[in-house]
Amino acid sequence: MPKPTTRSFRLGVAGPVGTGKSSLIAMICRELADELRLGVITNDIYTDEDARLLRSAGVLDPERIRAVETGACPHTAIRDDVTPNLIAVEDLERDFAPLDVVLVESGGDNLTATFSPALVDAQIFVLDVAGGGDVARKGGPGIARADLLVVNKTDLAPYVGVDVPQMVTDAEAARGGKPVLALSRTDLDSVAKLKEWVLAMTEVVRSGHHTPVDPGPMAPHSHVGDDGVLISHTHAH
Ligand SMILES: Nc1nc2c(ncn2[C@@H]2O[C@H](COP(=O)(O)OP(=O)(O)OP(=O)(O)O)[C@@H](O)[C@H]2O)c(=O)[nH]1
Repeated sequence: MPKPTTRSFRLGVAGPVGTGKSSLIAMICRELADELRLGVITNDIYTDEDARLLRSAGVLDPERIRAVETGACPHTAIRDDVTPNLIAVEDLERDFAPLDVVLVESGGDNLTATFSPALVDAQIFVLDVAGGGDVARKGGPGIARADLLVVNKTDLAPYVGVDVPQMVTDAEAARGGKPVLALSRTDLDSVAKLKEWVLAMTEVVRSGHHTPVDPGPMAPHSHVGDDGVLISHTHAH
């Protein structure tokens, strides 16, 4: 008989390329694997690179880490057609039932890419100081409305001339009171705060007192596909 499936808390992690999404997921797994039953879905355009990186980090049973190869812009798979991701999440939930949290990592995209609330219950948007102190002021749906905004790699701030408190203040101003966390893997207090946030959010979602919020649609844009044909995303997805 098939095992009964319990729905997990599905937590998305999005943000521009290289801001530290995989590292943050590895950190969450390392900190919480003893307390929560976890699974991970990664999204890459052409490879399963992020999944392999996380498996080799040894933070979770490798079978609990699965990759979705999107074959298109990352936001397509987390906003427009979430079916492959939903199937991957549901497969994990069935194979390892019961899971408490499934983390879904978006492929690195731009400032406007966010998850559909049909795929995740809550989402973390990750910026890093290396992208420049003014990024937080640029706004966009992820910065303004993700459930948690992380300003990552604060240990690098002195080398890139970024004033972290100012960057956090700018981010807070853009977010109307939603939380902002200055994070670095070398700052254990900040790692503890991330852990606390995930635990608290897990409780809120479990208690049924959380309504997933859509941070907002992608901005209209165009790009050239593999076959050289121009692809336009002109409507609100
Ligand atoms: N100095 C510093 N480097 C970090 C920190 N967190 C992550 N990194 C580094 O940042 C680089 C990118 O990290 P990833 O976790 O691969 O970033 P990502 O956002 O998953 O990247 P994509 O999937 O390619 O978009 C790696 O070299 C990490 O080691 C941090 O707290 N401090």
